[in-house]
Amino acid sequence: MYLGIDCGTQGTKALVLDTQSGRVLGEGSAAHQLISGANGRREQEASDWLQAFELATRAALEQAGVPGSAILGIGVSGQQHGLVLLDAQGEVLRPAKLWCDTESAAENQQLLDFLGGDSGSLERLGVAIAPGYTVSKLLWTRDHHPEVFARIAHILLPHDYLNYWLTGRCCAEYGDASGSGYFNVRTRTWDTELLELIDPDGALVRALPELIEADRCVGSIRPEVAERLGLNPGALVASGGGDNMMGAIGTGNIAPGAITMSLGTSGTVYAYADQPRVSPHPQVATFCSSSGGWLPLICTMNLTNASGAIRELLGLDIDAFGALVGEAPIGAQGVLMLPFLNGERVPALPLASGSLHGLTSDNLTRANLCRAVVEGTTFGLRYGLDLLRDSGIRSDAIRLIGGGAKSATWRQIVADIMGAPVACPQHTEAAALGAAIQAAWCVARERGQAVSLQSLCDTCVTLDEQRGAQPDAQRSQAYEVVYQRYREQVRQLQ
Ligand SMILES: Nc1ncnc2c1ncn2[C@@H]1O[C@H](COP(=O)(O)OP(=O)(O)O)[C@@H](O)[C@H]1O
Ligand SMILES: O=C(CO)[C@@H](O)[C@H](O)COP(=O)(O)O
Repeated sequence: MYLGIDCGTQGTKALVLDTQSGRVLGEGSAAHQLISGANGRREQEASDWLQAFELATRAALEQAGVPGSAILGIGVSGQQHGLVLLDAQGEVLRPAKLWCDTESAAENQQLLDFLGGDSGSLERLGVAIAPGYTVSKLLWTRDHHPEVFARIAHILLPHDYLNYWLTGRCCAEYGDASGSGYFNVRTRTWDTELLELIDPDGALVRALPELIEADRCVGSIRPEVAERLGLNPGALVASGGGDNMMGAIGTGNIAPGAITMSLGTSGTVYAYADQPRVSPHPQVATFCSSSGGWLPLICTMNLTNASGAIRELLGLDIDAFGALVGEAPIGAQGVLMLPFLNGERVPALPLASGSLHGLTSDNLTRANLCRAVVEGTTFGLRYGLDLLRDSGIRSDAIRLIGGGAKSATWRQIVADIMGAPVACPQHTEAAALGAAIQAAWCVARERGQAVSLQSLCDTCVTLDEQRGAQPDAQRSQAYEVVYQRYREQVRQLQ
């Protein structure tokens, strides 16, 4: 049995996977608190993740009805780009700034100017650094919290930190590291010179974790943590990875051919590539995968956070919200929402705010507002998919995951707006599943057993025929008109 953990933005999800049968035996989850402040601050206490890790793990074990002693390996998936700073004693120095924090947008621009803009950044790193990537958070810490900056001994990403807590070892793997903004995706090495620009004394470079391959284990679980979580003290901890990298594994997207789309707090679309073919579009991030290759990806910063905001505003539960989305017609009778509540990465509008267009006294209804937020967020994903298609991603087979994929109405809207068939894996918590699968792969490697990641995915990733959606030509055509209206509004903001 293997334990997969996904430390997402809104919460931690855990699952217990039996890799012999490919069945998920139990799942658990626990919510995180978000610290929001002026200027786009979005932070979380790392201790909150540990608490959620424990609650979600215990719930998953209980549902699975298996003892923690049966867990042979643990894989950890984490929200990308967050910055966790530790002092020399391994204590967390301040709350982690998250991927959706835009407080360091000015620092990102300073770094981008140094790199020679998007094209210079693409040439040097293979990605165009965006607000939210880790690197600008370091510059921000230097300029706003020099006392914290002076004590930095370890720079970790969220999943690296959880691996450190589990094992006592600081290390990183290529997938998550490639989203830091101080990593070269072509050579798969840290860009230490960029860090020396921020800190000429070299302390940041010394604080970098060692890089390990995706199929390696970080180490064994520490006895005190095994006891706290009720797990096998002999369990090994896998390299893990960023949540999108783990979502790729959990949807079997480990060879060219498929597209994964995630409807989480963020919206992401990505496809595996066996070469780092860097797209000329700066909004396409050619990250590394956590399976040995690359993962060209687009990310929108406003997805279920935006649908959740409208839902809460109207005082609706998830089912009532879904029913209202289904009640309104395509195009929400003219109501168009640009859902950029938190600035936006794709389309690249870091300073944008959200807006509603086309309101009249006839169409201002709860159903139209619900429909407009789902359509508006999905148009952002279509905008990103167009960029990926334009970068040479040819596949049309979409595997849909994340919280929003639980909604049948949203699945159909995705199929119609993308003009592509949508398949849902049995487990929409694909990042946690991918983490458990990767754990089985790493443990097998550690023991010298010849088990391929592909064979594990073949056994453990199954599609749910009942939850697929086919595009309908007429509906797709109707959406195309609304999508062009969305693009026009975006153009006006650029
Ligand atoms: N049936 C549904 N319809 C729409 N949204 C849903 C549904 N089920 C869950 N969600 C939304 O999914 C979100 C959580 O998605 P998840 O992928 O777990 O996010 P993250 O990994 O970023 O924490 C929540 O905001 C929740 O409101
Ligand atoms: O920033 C990105 C990808 O570049 C986000 O996708 C984060 O990785 C957060 O993921 P979720 O919490 O939405 O799953």
